[in-house]
Amino acid sequence: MTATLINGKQIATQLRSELAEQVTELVSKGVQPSLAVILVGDDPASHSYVRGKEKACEKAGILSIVKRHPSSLKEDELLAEIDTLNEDSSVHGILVQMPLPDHISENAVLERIAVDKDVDGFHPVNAGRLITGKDSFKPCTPLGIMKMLEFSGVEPKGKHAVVVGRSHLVGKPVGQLLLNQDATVTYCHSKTNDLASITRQADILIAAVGRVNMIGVEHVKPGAAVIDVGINRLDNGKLSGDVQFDEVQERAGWITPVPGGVGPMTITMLLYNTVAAARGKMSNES
Ligand SMILES: Nc1nc(=O)c2c([nH]1)NC[C@@H]1CN(c3ccc(C(=O)N[C@@H](CCC(=O)O)C(=O)O)cc3)C=[N+]21
Repeated sequence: MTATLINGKQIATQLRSELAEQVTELVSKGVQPSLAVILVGDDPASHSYVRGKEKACEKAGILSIVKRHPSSLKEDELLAEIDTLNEDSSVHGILVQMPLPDHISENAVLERIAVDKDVDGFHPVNAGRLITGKDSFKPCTPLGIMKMLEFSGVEPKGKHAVVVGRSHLVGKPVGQLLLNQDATVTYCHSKTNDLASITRQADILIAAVGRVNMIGVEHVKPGAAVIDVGINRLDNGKLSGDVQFDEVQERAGWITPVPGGVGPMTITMLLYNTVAAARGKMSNES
């Protein structure tokens, strides 16, 4: 068996053109959707991701304002900038690119962003609202994964979803979104005993570890949907996921590539959340 490829780039292109239409409509009503991105330091990967976000905004007609700062920026200066953006009614979404330099507390920064401008969905109030089933901004990578499953016709209801990785930004929230859609969810992590015996039970397997080739064919049930969230930069400059793609695609039912899978969907859901914020909402449905 060879898996069906879930082409994130293609799904992203389709969703982005729908979002561009919504932006045009908002602009005609006098609302110019806008996203402020704050980038601290000179990590090349972060600069490259932020350029990707900038370009995607531009293409969709969303105004993006990028504030770049040296890594010497002080925490209180960053917090003051967030305060200014919080108060600026022309700014609908605020994103502070992670990771931040060690002298700045990521939690303090995330908690400072206005809950209704938190298009990353990282604010603890949005995380709490997600868990308690209230309207909230949902983190972009988890939301992008759910859209990929939806586009591929993989219904979570009643399925066993296994999430490998328990980060606040991806693993935990994607498990919550799957649970909200009636999947049975198991979380695995670095301390899990006999990982393969658990992942082999997964109808939907989410690999969000950040380790190259972590998930091999021995971890996969025949016919499973395998979603690779890993973005690992190899020494040769190429990007690699957490999944051994060539081997696993022979056994899986569906599989996402890296690059061209979850990454483009993450950026698309950032645009989605920004458009929702511009409409004064936390999601774009209805
Ligand atoms: N506040 C915050 N929000 C984030 O959403 C956030 C962040 N910080 N810090 C870093 C991670 C990483 N991330 C990616 C988004 C898109 C691609 C992406 O589009 N990747 C392309 C390839 C890009 C390339 O080749 O470099 C792909 O997978 O096809 C990758 C990584 C968002 N992040």
